[in-house]
Amino acid sequence: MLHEKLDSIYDSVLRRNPGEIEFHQAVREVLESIGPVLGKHPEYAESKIIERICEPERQIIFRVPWEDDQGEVHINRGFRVEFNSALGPYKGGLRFHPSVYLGIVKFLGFEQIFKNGLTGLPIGGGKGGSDFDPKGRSQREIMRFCQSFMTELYRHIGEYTDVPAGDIGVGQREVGYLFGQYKRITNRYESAVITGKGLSYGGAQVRTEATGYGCAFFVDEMLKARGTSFDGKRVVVSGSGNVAVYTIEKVQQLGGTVIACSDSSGYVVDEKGINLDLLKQVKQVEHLRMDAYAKRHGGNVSFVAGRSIWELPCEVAMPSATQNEITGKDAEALVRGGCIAIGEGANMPTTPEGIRVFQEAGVAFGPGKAANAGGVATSALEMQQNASRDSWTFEFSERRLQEIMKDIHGRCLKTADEYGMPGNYAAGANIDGFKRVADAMLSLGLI
Ligand SMILES: NC(=O)C1=CN([C@@H]2O[C@H](COP(=O)(O)OP(=O)(O)OC[C@H]3O[C@@H](n4cnc5c(N)ncnc54)[C@H](O)[C@@H]3O)[C@@H](O)[C@H]2O)C=CC1
Ligand SMILES: O=C(O)CCC(=O)C(=O)O
Repeated sequence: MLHEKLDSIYDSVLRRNPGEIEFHQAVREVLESIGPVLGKHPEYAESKIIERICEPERQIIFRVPWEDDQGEVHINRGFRVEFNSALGPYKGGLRFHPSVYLGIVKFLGFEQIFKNGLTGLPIGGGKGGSDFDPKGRSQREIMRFCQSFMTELYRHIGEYTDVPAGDIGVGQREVGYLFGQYKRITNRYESAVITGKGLSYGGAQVRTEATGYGCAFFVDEMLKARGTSFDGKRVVVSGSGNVAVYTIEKVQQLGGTVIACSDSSGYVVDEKGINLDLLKQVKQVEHLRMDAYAKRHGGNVSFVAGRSIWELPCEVAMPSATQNEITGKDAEALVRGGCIAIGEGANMPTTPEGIRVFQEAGVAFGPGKAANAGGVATSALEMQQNASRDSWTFEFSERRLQEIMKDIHGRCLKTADEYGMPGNYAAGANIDGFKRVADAMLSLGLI
């Protein structure tokens, strides 16, 4: 009966959101976990909480016209999906990437609801972005694009309404341009309207590092729960953007050896451990492709194009690039290569087949909703600091982050146990995040 109900909700999501395959995948993953909750809490089904959670509160789609350096006009599409505000103002990043369409923004926004619930902080779920491709664009073109994007977005956001941040293609530079335009249009220095800001204009210590550091802390907890640690472990991290770089940094500090990382052109293998200074120079300063790391290194480092980084044997894998980057076959290769733990720094980087392979093999699987929640949690801390006109030290902020990740880890395990799925972090994260939102929605009446 329960399964029939969930199947019928899923069928309705498919019908109402045709072609949005990433959104369908994200919904299915959550629905598959929450059956046991409905058994214990019939009030959720009676009030149609799940049907309501699957329907965004508001979806905004807008035109973003801008001019390139040659004076040619371009038109992109902007999105903001304000998914659920039961726990607090909508909160979630903006992604600028040519693949962005409504289905991607909705999958990200949907995941964000439960992730934000899991942090225990007062933030609802939302996400946005544009199909704008920042690759190869000049600084001034990126500034003009951000200004045009905010010229529409500003009317939908606010400290108490909706608080964007970064994601793929949106880092501190873009957040600066977006905040600058918001301030100019509204004539308000409303610091907490966006997070991920630079330290000189309301940003918070550790926000830049938070997603990667948090993911490393989460995996550290999973390893400890199995009686081991990062010490001496071979680790593979995909990507080389914000999340990947700070994952590598913290894993190295915790004693692991990150032997490979990647971008969309290929991966580098550096058996002695990725040289972080060189990686930051190549990726963050000069914005070069991954082969530049191998060319500059001078040591025994190889660059491999057109192959999956997951073919490399390792004990810990931390996908930190994009969705669906670990297929069922990749997962089988990782298990064969001796992988014992996965920490998802990216959002939904493992396909459903991949998750099944990991779980059947007894690999500790830390889902993105839990493992990468340190980024948004530290954004909520940035909002706290903005509200109190305060700024905390790096050490204090990092300690808060570590406590939050430890707490999320503990709650995932406890909830999974409580619902008869011991060690299943994915089920624990989905159920705990869902219950927090569902309980708030019940209390707030028919919203
Ligand atoms: N920035 C944040 O605070 C948070 C980000 N995330 C997720 O982490 C992931 C990475 O985001 P950021 O590091 O912020 O973005 P970013 O734009 O800084 O970096 C993205 C990285 O992924 C690589 N990449 C993209 N497509 C790839 C492919 N097909 N194969 C290999 N590499 C590929 C890019 O080359 C780049 O290195 C995304 O899934 C994002 O949603 C999750 C939580 C918070
Ligand atoms: O810091 C934020 O508000 C957004 C983080 C984010 O987009 C994510 O958790 O995927």
